[in-house]
Amino acid sequence: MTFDYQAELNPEQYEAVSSIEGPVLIIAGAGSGKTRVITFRMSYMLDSGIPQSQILALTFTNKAAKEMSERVKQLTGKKLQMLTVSTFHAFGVKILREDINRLGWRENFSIYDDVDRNQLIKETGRDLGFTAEALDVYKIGTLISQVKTGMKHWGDGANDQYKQLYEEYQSGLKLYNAVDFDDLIILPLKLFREHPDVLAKYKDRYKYIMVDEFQDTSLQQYQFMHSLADRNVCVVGDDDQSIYSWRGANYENLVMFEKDFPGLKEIKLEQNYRSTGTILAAANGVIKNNTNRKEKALWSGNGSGKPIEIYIPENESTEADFVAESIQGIRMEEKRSYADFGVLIRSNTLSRAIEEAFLEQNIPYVMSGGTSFFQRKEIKDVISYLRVIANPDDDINLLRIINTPRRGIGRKTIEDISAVANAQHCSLWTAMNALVAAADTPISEKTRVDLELFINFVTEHRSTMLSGKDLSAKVKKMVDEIDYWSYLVQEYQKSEKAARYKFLNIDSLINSISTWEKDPDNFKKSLYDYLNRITLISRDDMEDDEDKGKVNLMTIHASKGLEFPIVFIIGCEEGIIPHARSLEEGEGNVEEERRLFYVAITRARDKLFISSCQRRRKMGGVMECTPSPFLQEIPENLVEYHEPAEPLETEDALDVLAKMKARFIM
Ligand SMILES: Nc1ncnc2c1ncn2[C@@H]1O[C@H](COP(=O)(O)OP(=O)(O)OP(=O)(O)O)[C@@H](O)[C@H]1O
Ligand SMILES: [Mg+2]
Repeated sequence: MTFDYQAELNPEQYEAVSSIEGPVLIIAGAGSGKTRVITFRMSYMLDSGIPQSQILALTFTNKAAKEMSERVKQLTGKKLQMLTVSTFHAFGVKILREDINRLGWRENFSIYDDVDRNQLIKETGRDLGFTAEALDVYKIGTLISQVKTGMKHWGDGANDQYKQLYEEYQSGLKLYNAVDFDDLIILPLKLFREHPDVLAKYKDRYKYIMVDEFQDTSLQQYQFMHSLADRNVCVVGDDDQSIYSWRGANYENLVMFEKDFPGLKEIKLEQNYRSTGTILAAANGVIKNNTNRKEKALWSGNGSGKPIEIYIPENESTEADFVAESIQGIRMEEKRSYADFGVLIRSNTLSRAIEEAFLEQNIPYVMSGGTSFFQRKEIKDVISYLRVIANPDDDINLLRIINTPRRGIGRKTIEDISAVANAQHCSLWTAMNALVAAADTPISEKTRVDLELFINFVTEHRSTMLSGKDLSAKVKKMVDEIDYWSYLVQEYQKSEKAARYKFLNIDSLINSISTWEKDPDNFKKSLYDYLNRITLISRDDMEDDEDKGKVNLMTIHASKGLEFPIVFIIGCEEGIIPHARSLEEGEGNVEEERRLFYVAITRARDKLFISSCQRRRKMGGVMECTPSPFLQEIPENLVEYHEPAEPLETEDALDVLAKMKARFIM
């Protein structure tokens, strides 16, 4: 043994860490050391001589996976190139790259993000003659995902008009050699079911499996894990933190686990090491209002700490100023780093005012879970080039770049290419090559030359980028070659500043590729590896080493599993949390919103601020707001009311204020 595990862990945690053989289930409250148990358990296994390659740990966000493997590295002091600590999705990609050919895709498949997926839905819908009104891509996207993951079925009426679209969408993906996010779990599962030899290979490889945040596994993820696992499987989770039921996560997985793994060892962790007694009591006060839960006795040995501060600001900019000023103040007073602060929001739209205040006051911050860097147009354009170079059959990305920047391939030509592709049931790339090569080609000589130039461009970059090193230099060369800068200048004639800003973004992209290449821990450096990585990163967060030393602004969903000494939960208004949609959908959904609020509270270690605006700008107008009913569930004795600069006006705010004052005085 390299160190004393028993000194670092309480007896229950130690029991979980040292029970390596046989199934283990840990359902315990926030901050009780579940994730710590998983990391120590990996270290313990390595110390006991289990090879890295036999261990698989799965979690939900890239950030969590990264933190976990860093932790194990610290504990063991070893290089961990063979240890698999991954998100479910990234692990799905790994399997598919190895074996997707068994399902009829080629291994250089593209992964479509939501933007690509919506584009494919739109195009498929148009081909099928849907009107613009019937083609609500968001709604259809959700439906497709629900059907794919088995949450909805055709034949139950309302949605059957989209059945054909769904089928065309599925065959479109295959035709373009692409998969969507749901496929990253569904296709590996299909592989396991239809190809026992493939399953046997992975079962043979991974002998010890762990899952963090088990409460948020979807049915498919559960089945995926279940098919891989024999007996040595350890899952940890907290039913009170289940926040993905809309995505099919299902806490009945806990019940299933108990049934599927008889003789399991169930371990309870009851001490919270993260938060002060006050914060924990507030969290408990809120969550106990949910009916459908396992009762827990969570206690904190950290002392009661500071009261929870509630603030009812005039509007979102007063709120943002308050957050920014408090951060500056506490940072100076308590000698904190910016990274000690977490600002949590229920939805992306709440970030704007905060970001503006941060920019104004020069507070460095990083936003995760929001509109990602990778969704920006200029970044998407460059990435689309890379995707086409990696997989020229990827029609969606090919269409995105074929005439951006303009190279004389107009609508008419694209229609001609599409006609051939449809007739021969092949990709646009194949069709394009056929058109250029055909003796009796229907396209003009000029078009033929333009297409040929494009084909040569892709082919040449394929030959250089798919092999060898220096991807960043090659990408830079490609960006120069397409003269993207001139394109930006033309597109943004009115604002050179905007054009420059976009070009700087491309620069940061190239820099980040270079950082990635230099990372000694990552020994896979092909274009495919890079594209895999960014597709997965852009889904939940975009973390890199430059983010250290910055305030963390993030959605509550993205904050799962993380902790910060000081936390602000902003926008705690009725309609935001609980979200308006959940109020329409009934009590079950309100309980899910309460769990979200519980997750938010339990991220804090030392100090928690909660704010609820009196008014908020929304859809062009100004709306009067009511504080979230969850605020009333926080026990009175834990709260301190923060005096606003402006007098309160709206009735509800006054009402709350009166109550808070009453509490404060008593
Ligand atoms: N035995 C212990 N001794 C000292 N610190 C501990 C111990 N157990 C846990 N901690 C600390 O408590 C904090 C919370 O632990 P951890 O993040 O593992 O909890 P968790 O149960 O995974 O929380 P969540 O439910 O939010 O995911 C961490 O800072 C961790 O290092
Ligand atoms: Mg955790």
